[in-house]
Amino acid sequence: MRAGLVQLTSSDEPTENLAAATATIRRAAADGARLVLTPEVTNCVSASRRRQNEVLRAEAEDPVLDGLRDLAAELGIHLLIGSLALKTEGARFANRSLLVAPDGAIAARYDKIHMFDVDLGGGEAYRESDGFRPGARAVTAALPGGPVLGLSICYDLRFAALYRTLAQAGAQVLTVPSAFTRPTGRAHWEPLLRARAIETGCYVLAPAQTGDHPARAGRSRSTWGHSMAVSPWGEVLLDMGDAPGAAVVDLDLDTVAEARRRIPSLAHDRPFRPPVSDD
Ligand SMILES: O=C(O)CNC(=O)[C@H](CS)NC(=O)CCC(=O)C(=O)O
Repeated sequence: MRAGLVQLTSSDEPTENLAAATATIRRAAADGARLVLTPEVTNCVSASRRRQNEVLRAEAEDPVLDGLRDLAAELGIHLLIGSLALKTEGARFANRSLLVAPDGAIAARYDKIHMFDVDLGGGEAYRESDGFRPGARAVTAALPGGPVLGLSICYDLRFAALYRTLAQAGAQVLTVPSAFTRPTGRAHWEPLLRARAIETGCYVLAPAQTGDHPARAGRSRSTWGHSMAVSPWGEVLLDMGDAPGAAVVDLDLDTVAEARRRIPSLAHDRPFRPPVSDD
């Protein structure tokens, strides 16, 4: 199966983000992709709560979701919308990954579990949990006649146990749509993606936001890009650099079986007691 990765520089205006995503998804589908993946917060990159409150919608009335569902149906593809920022019944938004089937139906949903609440130094700080309500459920989704996906988003990448759980529940392709910061992307992005692939014997598909994101309100943000596909043996199959665009990669599920046959570590967990300190 051919997968297509979409790399975007989303702004804080959902209408223009839908247009850019649509054009880029069309290019991936024209290159033969049957599964296309977009980055985290495809609909809106914003550092302004006021702006988010103005332009974001609930899942049932989000025009970006409606537009992308129609597009998946028109193209007859599976579309993993890396995430949409969506209003919920509560005060905080959901950071939600949605798998759209080739008939336009929503086949799976995953709400980001781990919130990016960090101080990077140099004045760069994030408090994702101020605006977003974390999810609490891991999600796999089987594509009919294709691989089983294990869903995650961005900062989840740092929590290896989630991916082990997904792989042991049957996932063969791990999805990591992201909007990584530049300093942490430079330092950690590729080794973390390769480690998750090696530990689980899964393909890793990581479509990312890239570049300097235009903002009508609040400060603008910059992201690392380098959307990546990694093989189950840990090889980088694709690195999209820092320009927006589409790229495709061919997935072969025999490669998953072969990696796990050579290194069956996914099946070698052993129980152990908590550490004791001997001092
Ligand atoms: O806030 C939004 O609009 C969408 N969410 C994000 O961009 C999130 C939270 S700020 N970014 C990350 O998780 C980056 C993780 C990262 O860079 C790392 O783990 O090093």
